[in-house]
Amino acid sequence: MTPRAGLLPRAVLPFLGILALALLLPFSGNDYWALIATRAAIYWILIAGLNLVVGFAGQLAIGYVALLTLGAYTASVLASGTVTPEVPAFLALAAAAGIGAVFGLVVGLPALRLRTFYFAMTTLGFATIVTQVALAWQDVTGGGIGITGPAMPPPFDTAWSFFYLCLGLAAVVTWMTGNIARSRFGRGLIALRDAEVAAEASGISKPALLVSTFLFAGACAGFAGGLFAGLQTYITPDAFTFELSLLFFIAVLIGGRGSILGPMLGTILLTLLPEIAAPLAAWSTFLYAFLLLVIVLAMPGGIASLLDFAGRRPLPAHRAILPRAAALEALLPARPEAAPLNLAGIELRFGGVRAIDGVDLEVRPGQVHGLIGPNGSGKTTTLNVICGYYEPQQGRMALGAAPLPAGMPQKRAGLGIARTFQTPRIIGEATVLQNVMVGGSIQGSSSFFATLLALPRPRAEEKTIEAQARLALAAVGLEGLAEARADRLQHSELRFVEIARALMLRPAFLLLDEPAAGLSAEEIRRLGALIQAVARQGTGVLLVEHHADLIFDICDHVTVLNLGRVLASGTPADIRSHKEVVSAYLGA
Ligand SMILES: Nc1ncnc2c1ncn2[C@@H]1O[C@H](COP(=O)(O)OP(=O)(O)OP(=O)(O)O)[C@@H](O)[C@H]1O
Repeated sequence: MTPRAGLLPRAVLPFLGILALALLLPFSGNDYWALIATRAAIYWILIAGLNLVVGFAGQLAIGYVALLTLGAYTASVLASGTVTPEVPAFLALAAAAGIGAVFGLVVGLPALRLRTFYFAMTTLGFATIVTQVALAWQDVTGGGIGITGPAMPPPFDTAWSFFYLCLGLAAVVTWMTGNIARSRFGRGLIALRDAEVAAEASGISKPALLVSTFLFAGACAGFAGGLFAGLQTYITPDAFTFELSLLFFIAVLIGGRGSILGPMLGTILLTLLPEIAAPLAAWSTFLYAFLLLVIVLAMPGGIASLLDFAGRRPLPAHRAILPRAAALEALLPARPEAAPLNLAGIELRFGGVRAIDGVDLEVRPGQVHGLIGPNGSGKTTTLNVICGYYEPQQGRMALGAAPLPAGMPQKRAGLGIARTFQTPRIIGEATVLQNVMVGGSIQGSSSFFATLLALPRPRAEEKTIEAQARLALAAVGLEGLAEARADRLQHSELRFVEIARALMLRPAFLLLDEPAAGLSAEEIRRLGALIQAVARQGTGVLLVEHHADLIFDICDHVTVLNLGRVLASGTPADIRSHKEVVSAYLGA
């Protein structure tokens, strides 16, 4: 399943089907089902938020039961009136969501620094602390004896009416996460998960995006906690087990990353399984572990990939990349003469290795500037310095008269500097169109909150970004593959997808790192024409390449690096006849 789930009415049908089945449940006449179905709806409210953290952002948040616990105790304590004056149940639920959001952020913040397992351990540690506090803080929580959950006011005070309430709230949360999933925020999250440097180069700010996501997921979890306490009617710390936390986490994994329908089905499955097969209830931890193993080994894409019929459709066998100049001109309106990009005396050492040793370079708008040299001569490092990934120890960079500060790669997109990578950095599980739309992230200015609610502005922004992405795909000659999963494309096609993504910035400067590597002769010819067409629109192109023919055919200026130093700089004709260049790089 690709993250575009929910975009088409067809993708909404399964959700409507599940909703219709759920609405019919009361006709079963079995009140026990009210309990199970309500539990599933409450779990889903938590898991829908967690899905953005785990399934979209790829953060291993295992201990989300902590936020359920916090929400449950907040709502119960406020509604019971033992510590404060008695608070109405719905207000208590809102407070639970607020506490959930705050602690969702607190427990999420380490993810900005810690990687994978260390972050997972932090969330688990937090879960243990919360349970211990609930046990020890007897005056407020009732300790091991517990506390009554919030009683729902009429008409939500019967089992089935409470179920309808939870179902309605679950539907709202599903809609909200769907809005995020198919927005620049959802694409940003999966880009951070699968192609972090490309996300940064597209101007996506990891801290800002993760903070919003943690706040939302925490609010969902806290709110679910309040409802959970209402369902249990009485809560003790024993109700919030590690097993429950595992259920939440595994429901997302079983469901499949970057999907909403999959984790929803995973939640229903994991809630129902122990009930349907009662003897299994005692084995639930074993069952979860077993399911996890099956997923990891047999179907890493989860339920969503099983249901992704469109993603398995064969792609046309004989297809060609045919860039279209007209689409490029529509995407990149010719820009008036802009300022050049200057590097002066740049030095960068990695320990004892002088990767760049006093490099001067000027990339002019509207020109193709080739950067060539033997392996290890410092070409990619130079690109990385321009893009802010490395901070040079010496030297100055400037965009016209304005200094270009070192570092801060996510700010480069805003300055009109776009790039591609030596190895394409692509989100394999997303469609080609989604990948290209990642490049348009900074064009959207509406907030996470406005996007959650699908307000008109974010919807209009999405339409614009999509239209431009289709134009960018037409410009590079891949519009026919817009809906294909990116991991099904050939290597050469991925190179053009990266260029389309970079063009989404309508860049003043486009830095290409070996774009011709792995391309056929015909594809290299088309690539050359495309690069020249981009430059004609006023963009300055810095082209790192080993294909000498391409460099000499299309460049206006060439700089040759050797051992981190500029060996020669001039027109292609100057370079071809430069003795040292010929002996150090080009060969006789
Ligand atoms: N992160 C790093 N840590 C240590 N050394 C590095 C790092 N990145 C690059 N280098 C070293 O810096 C030098 C320049 O590397 P760079 O990748 O810029 O060369 P290049 O000209 O792009 O080579 P190629 O054509 O093989 O891509 C090499 O000696 C490389 O080993």
